[in-house]
Amino acid sequence: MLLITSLNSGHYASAANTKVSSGSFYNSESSDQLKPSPTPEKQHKLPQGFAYLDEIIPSAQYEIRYYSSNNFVGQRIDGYKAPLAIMSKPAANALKTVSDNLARQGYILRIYDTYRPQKAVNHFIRWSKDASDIQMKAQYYPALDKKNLFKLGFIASKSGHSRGSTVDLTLAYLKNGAVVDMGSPYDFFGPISYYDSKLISKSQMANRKILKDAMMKEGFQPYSKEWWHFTLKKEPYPGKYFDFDVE
Ligand SMILES: C[C@@H](N)C(=O)N[C@H](C)C(=O)O
Ligand SMILES: [Zn+2]
Repeated sequence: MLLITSLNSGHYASAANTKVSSGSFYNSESSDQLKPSPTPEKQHKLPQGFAYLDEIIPSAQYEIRYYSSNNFVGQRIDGYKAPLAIMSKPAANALKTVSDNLARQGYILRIYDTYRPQKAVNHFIRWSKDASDIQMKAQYYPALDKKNLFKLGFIASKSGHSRGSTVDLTLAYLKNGAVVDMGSPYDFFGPISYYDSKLISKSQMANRKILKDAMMKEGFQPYSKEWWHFTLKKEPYPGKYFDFDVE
């Protein structure tokens, strides 16, 4: 049996019966409750060219928001059958180098979303058209009308995430696992989340720069409207929008 060990943790992947290293998983059902959770079971039905990110970056924290109800919709999103992070192998490998480089500066990665099936994007589109559902407005888009979130650039109807080489992430401190202050929370839709926002402090700006510099060094393109969103420039599937489930 192949053994790949990790300093962090190790779990048996049921389908392959192979011990693989894996990251720290967190369940976030609300913004003030973050509970450690066991490594999710994997179906191992990934298309060729894709990988489970926790097996490549076991040091990262995985808090997959669209599997939980702690997201701007307020419920689990279609296509997220497990709280897993899946990426194209080139993107996952580039992100591993980012992670190794940041570890030398005292940081680990917290991953919120990676590959996103088109059916999940379709769920966002459906949700945006239902004006009566404003369950998560106060927390995620207090000053905006949800029907405008697509045209304002905060959500895409054809998303880089569905091409498999885009990631939403932040930094956490290696010493205690706490998230770094970026000036606005993940998926907070408003100008304060623009990378260059003047609404944040110097230290929050410096933190955004640490993340952006580390990502750009390994070939990721930042997104001016969301400090957390990056796409591998040399993505392997530039015109392809996948729809397989996260499982
Ligand atoms: C919804 C947010 N996390 C995000 O990823 N936005 C970009 C624009 C996208 O949907 O691709
Ligand atoms: Zn994103």
